Amino acid sequence: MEERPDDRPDLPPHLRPEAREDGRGLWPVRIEDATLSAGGRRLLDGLSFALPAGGVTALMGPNGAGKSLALRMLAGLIRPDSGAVRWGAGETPIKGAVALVFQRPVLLRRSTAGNIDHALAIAGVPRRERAARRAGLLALAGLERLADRPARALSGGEAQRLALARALAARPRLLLLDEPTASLDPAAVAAIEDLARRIVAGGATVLLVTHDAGQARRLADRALFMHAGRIVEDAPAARLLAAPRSPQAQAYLAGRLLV
Ligand SMILES: Nc1ncnc2c1ncn2[C@@H]1O[C@H](COP(=O)(O)OP(=O)(O)OP(=O)(O)O)[C@@H](O)[C@H]1O
Repeated sequence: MEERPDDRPDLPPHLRPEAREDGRGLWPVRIEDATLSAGGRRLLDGLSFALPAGGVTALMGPNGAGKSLALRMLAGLIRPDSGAVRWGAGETPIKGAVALVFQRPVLLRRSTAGNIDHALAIAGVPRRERAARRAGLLALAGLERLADRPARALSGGEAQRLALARALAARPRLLLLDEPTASLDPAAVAAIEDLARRIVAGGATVLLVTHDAGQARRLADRALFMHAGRIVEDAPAARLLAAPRSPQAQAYLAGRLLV
């Protein structure tokens, strides 16, 4: 049985998103009419959407639609060829305010706790605060008993919980999740979803890339459907999933191949 993260409904205050007052807010985070090409191919083609603070937005669409590229832009890792990415009034993300979790977590060759310590150090958490923060993150992710285990010996679900705990080290306000449960069994998926709910209840905003319509239905308030480098539908998640209006989302959700 997968160990479930502890089920207190809320995050302890020292793990909640940190409001960094640097004179410019973060919201809305948005991509405006972005294009991106590589190798003579147009990968993003007029991509625009905005994220206000709060809740879970699901970003769905077929393989190659450009979902991961959109997340990398929102994390500030890549820039569009034309168009813009903005974080509030800023043209770069505020340090620590945005975190990205990949489908396959890249863990350091250290213990579970060592991975969290490393993330806390990178996030600039003062040494005297690290032990309490580490303990809080291990408890949140249900990894206390695995604190000393080499991270590379964790199961897929445990590793992904560690990746989430690590992403929370800087107390981000926007968490970008790229297919975080794609290769996990149902118990591990449930544990990650519980964790995501608690993170959102603690005040963070989540953008979740998923191919799993059930997961989008369970977690998201809003859904964006992406195809060929742009958004073709943006609607309340329950509506988009039950009665998609764009032909692309209709085909995808009906299980037809979209090329
Ligand atoms: N660095 C790159 N150079 C060239 N092409 C790239 C690069 N990165 C991504 N692509 C291409 O851009 C397109 C969009 O990729 P992206 O990973 O964003 O898709 P996705 O919607 O996340 O798909 P999936 O559901 O398969 O993860 C794909 O066709 C991909 O091959």
